[in-house]
Amino acid sequence: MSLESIKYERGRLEILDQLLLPLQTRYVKVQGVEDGWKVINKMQVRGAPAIAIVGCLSLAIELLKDDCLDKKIMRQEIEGKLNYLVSARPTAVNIKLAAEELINLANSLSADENVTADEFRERFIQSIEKMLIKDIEDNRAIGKFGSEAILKSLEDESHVRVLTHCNTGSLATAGYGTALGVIRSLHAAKRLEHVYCTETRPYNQGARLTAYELVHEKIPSTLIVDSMVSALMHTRNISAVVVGADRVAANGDTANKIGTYQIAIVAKYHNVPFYVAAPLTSIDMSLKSGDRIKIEERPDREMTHIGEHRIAAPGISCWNPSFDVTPASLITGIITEKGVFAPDKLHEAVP
Ligand SMILES: CSC[C@H]1O[C@H](OP(=O)(O)O)[C@H](O)[C@@H]1O
Repeated sequence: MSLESIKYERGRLEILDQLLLPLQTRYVKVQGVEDGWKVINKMQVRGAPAIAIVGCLSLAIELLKDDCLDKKIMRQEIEGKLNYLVSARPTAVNIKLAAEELINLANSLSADENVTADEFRERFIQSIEKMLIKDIEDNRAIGKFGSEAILKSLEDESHVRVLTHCNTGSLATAGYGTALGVIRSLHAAKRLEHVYCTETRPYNQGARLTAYELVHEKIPSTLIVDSMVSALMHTRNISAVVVGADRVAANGDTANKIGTYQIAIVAKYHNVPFYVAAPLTSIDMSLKSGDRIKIEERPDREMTHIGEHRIAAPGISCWNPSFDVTPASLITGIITEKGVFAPDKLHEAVP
């Protein structure tokens, strides 16, 4: 059983093929940006932070093999390859923000006459490698702030019952996770009574990935079908919901896995606090609200088949948006590595 979604050392990158989990553990070599684009687009690796990290590491792998000595050509090629990687999946913002930062770095290294081509390459690759460490640090901070916020809002409860959706753990990040990081922190503090995870049709990130992580760490948990959320809140006294994010707009509207929006509506009806856990790299302050977030639509086959087995009638048309947008009005707080913010206070979090 492996929870290491990304294996990296200088010159070597492998990703855990999440399409095969939980039954098979197989790592796929990523030898450049073409491979990086493919493993992201096919969802062999997925999760907003992991997409950004794997995409950028695939560029680092390619750059290491490049012996170009012309910094202007290097800069131009870097920009083109980063824009190509961003196109692999449109909704998560992390890779777009990482690409913008790296293009700015390439521009300044290229313009600095005191920097040689080799120094340019080395500093650029180091900058990408730091993403791995920073992501895990951010996730542990998210876990701390999120668990404190949930426990604080429920002072009369010694142990909490939490619902989560999709997969936001070590398989969606460089490690520890965002929403699942909050759940790990609650468990580590011995304050988690139980976590419920939705199966998250049609890719089944919950049944195949979150359940895999929870079982691996012996965290008390139960898998539910997506359509059970209302019945669960009606009968199981859920303390809080905590989910991840692919793109949070400046007003707090949040794009996340399809099904998140209806969970937020049910939580509102049952007065259950609804939290979004996301690093600042998931926040897009350039978008005023969520209605401008591009929602990726995935192939029909992800709905009509489970593996090779067809489960839907041949000929039926399908609509398969991979995400939906939860309005800020349904969100209690956004848990970041800088602390927990009300949706209308996000500007205080983003530098
Ligand atoms: C910390 S992962 C954030 C986010 O990414 C997942 O989407 P996908 O599995 O399609 O990449 C899901 O929306 C998670 O909440």
